[in-house]
Amino acid sequence: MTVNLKDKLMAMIKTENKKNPLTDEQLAEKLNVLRETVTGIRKELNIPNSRTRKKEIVKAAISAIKMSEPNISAGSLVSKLTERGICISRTYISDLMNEGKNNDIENNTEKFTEEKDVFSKLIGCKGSLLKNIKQGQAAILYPPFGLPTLIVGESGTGKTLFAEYMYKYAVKQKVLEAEAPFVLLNCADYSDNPQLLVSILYGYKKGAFTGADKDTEGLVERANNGMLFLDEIHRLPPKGQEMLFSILDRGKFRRMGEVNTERTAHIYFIGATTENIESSLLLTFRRRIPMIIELPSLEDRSLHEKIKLIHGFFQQEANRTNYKILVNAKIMEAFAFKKYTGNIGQMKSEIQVTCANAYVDKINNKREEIYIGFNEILYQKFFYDINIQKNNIRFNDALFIPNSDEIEDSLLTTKNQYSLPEDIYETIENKYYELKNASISNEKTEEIIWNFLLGYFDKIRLDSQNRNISSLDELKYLLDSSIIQLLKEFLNFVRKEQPDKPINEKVLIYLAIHLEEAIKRIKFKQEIMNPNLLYIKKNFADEFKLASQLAQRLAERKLIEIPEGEIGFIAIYIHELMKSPDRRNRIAIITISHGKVATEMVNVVKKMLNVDFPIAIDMPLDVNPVKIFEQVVELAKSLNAEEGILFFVDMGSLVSIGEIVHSRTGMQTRTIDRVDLVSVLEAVRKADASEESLDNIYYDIINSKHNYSLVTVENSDKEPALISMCLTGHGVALKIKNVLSRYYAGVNIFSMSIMDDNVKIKINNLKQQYNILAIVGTINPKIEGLNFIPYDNNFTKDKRMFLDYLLKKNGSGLAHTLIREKFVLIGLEGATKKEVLETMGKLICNEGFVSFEYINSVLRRESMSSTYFRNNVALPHGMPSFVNKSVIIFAVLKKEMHWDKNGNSAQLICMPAVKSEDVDAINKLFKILKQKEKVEKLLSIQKQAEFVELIRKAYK
Ligand SMILES: Nc1ncnc2c1ncn2[C@@H]1O[C@H](COP(=O)(O)OP(=O)(O)OP(=O)(O)O)[C@@H](O)[C@H]1O
Repeated sequence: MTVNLKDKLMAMIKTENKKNPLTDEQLAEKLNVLRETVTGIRKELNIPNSRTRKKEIVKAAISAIKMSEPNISAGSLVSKLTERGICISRTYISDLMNEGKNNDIENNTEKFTEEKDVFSKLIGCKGSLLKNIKQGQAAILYPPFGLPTLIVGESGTGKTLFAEYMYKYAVKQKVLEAEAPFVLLNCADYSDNPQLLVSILYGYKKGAFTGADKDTEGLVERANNGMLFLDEIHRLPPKGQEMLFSILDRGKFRRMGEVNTERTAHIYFIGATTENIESSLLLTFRRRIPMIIELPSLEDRSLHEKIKLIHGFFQQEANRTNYKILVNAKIMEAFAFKKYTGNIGQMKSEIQVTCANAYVDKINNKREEIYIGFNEILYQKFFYDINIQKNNIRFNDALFIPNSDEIEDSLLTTKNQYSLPEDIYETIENKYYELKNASISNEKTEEIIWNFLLGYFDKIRLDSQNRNISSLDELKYLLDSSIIQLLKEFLNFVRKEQPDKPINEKVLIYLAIHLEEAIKRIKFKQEIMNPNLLYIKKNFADEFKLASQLAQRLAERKLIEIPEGEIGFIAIYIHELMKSPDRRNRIAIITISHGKVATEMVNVVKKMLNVDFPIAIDMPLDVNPVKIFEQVVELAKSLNAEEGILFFVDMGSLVSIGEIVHSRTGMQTRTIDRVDLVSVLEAVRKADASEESLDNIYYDIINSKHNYSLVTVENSDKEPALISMCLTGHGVALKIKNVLSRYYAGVNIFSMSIMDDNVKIKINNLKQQYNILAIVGTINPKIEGLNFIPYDNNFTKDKRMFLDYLLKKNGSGLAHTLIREKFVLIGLEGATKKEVLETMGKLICNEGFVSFEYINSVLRRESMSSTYFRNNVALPHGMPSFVNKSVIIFAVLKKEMHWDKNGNSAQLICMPAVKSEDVDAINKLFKILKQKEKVEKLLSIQKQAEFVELIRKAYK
């Protein structure tokens, strides 16, 4: 073959009519050579055949026509093409459209969209994987069996997934049949037995080696007319690599041990390796693999892609669990900046583990959605190597809804009600300019922003109660450690300076987050606007001084200058830090009355008690109460009264205000009618002292107002009891007894008849033995010194609260309900800690004190860290939310038991299953367990009654 011939051929093709290219036959004729010679030269020069060359121009023409007529039929298309001088048959068009192999057809056809769809599911398809995808497509489309391909990339970069997508693409392109096999073999699985690997891959003849007892087909045969994917191909021994040559070159191979038979296999071949191919594969083998696809490591992918991957994986989990998943913004950020040596694979599995942990928490806490907050990741070691880079991206909490497609970028900036209030600067700026635009005076603007700021801190307070993060250390993987260190030092400094001040340390967590944001802002030279600076400097002078000291240290460490406005913000955090964690505005008090009585009364109260929180609403006599109701509902919504609102009203329809507000806002409310100054004073004083709950205040007030004939409850160590009463002592009294025992399991309840001549004597007798808290009944026997609670058809929640209150006041009575002989297990034997805990848990569960989940929550708690107390005592416990009624179960083990990894052994196991509101009651128990001699005594007791007696004494 002369060079001349090649040149001639190229020149002919260059000048041919592009709409009707020359076939090999025509070229051969013109050149006076054999057709095969033309085909050979063409292939050598990498020139496609005439059909393919023509296709380019046909495709371009179809594409142009389809732009204006997307739904054009094949027939009309032929006519239009003929008009353009392209003469082709209808069959050619259909072939073209159906032809998978050469289908890199026009960009605008539906087919193209479909093609793209296969790879478009891969995150990064338009970014870091774009080139790889093009390579992958080219490798598949290359006739007749694609180009052997090697995918190279670190572990977890998505090599297997990419190979699977190439397979899907091949099927979509009809290069492979729909049912074509996809055979995967990970060569690393047989790395210690290369001979086995080769025989699995190529099959073997009976007797080929010891143990080869029958002719066996290999994976290569199974992959015939499909795809063979060899992962970790560098583990394939040289012999195995050589055998692959023959398949790749000629489609021929032999099973191990075969000599005469040569078999045929048509396969699309893809290999993958994490290794450097130069050193790990035979040169001869490398040469036969023309397509090398190098997948980028996760580190080399853009932040945007990383975030999309994170979103995608959380979305997958939401779909899988069918629950909403809410992820805290800082966690999103941490996931994005964490270093993943195992690339995408590691990222995916860490997201799965995080979701699995949070799922357990969701079940335990009966949450509606899976919440991924700081606590979730604290269990995991993987956040230890987070490297939070300084960046300008704002992450927000993200919510993933099962089976929703919305995992697009929008989530990056999605806000929802759970967002941490950390965009304070922007909000203040926005508010400021809005107010300025509305020509609001400076003074009013400052006031509005000040109120906003107060609300912001209320949210922080509320948030710090709900979230379980309790110390700065828990943030160390998420925030700059030098800020955390600085705040710790600052805390010590404040403690030393003001030893008597209570400190709400949780505020530091928010201050830390805030400072991180502030530093970012200062570094990016964004303004920090604080319209209340003057006010803060004047009214929070001490805090401002402390803030300046903190800011100075921060400035030194970060080499930045902290503006005064920022010091102003820090000052409010410090103010919040030093505020007693119990705040008076947890209970709001609102007085509503006709005329101006409410305002007058509240003014007196404010002056007398030097407080500013009771709110007065005066109701003009001619105003429709509905209007007032609306106003009050709005007002209630704007308050941050976590424990509820106590309403004082004067009369009439206002009495139902509490119920209306409750039903519209879900807030707890109580309403006291016939408002009087003394009651309001009393309530405000109690709320201000922050000691009492809403109900305690309410019942104390109604007690003094004699709504019920409430008398003081004796604090005796007698067992508490209730009396149910009706006319006959049967019918209704028994019903009352049933109802009461449902609510107050463990309290003694006696039914009595008012007609019984001896009723008073009987009650007096009972009083000798029991602490009678109240008589609940249809008729008041009017017995001096005894509370009476009227019982009507439904025993309302109000009345139950009243009883709860009585029971609670009866402190020592609690000892009787909490500590019971039947829950003292002396001489318990258990092979393992788990067995002991389950025995104890099941006992109280069977009696209805706790739900079954409680036992699991005990085990889960135990697995987190040891509950060993001291003096051979362990205090295992579970979630209060699974407790129906508070109780403490004790076990004195026959032999002390190894309890934890720290080498502690326990013999007295005390499992308090108490509702949150009864937690105080177990403090007394701790006092006993702290005393070594008391514990020794308890361990030596043989009788349950004695054991109970000793503990109950502590409650006296
Ligand atoms: N671009 C991507 N989009 C979505 N998920 C991906 C992407 N790349 C990888 N993954 C997911 O990451 C995980 C790891 O991918 P894969 O197993 O394919 O990696 P690999 O490189 O084959 O890993 P190894 O070398 O460890 O075998 C898989 O669960 C895969 O679904």
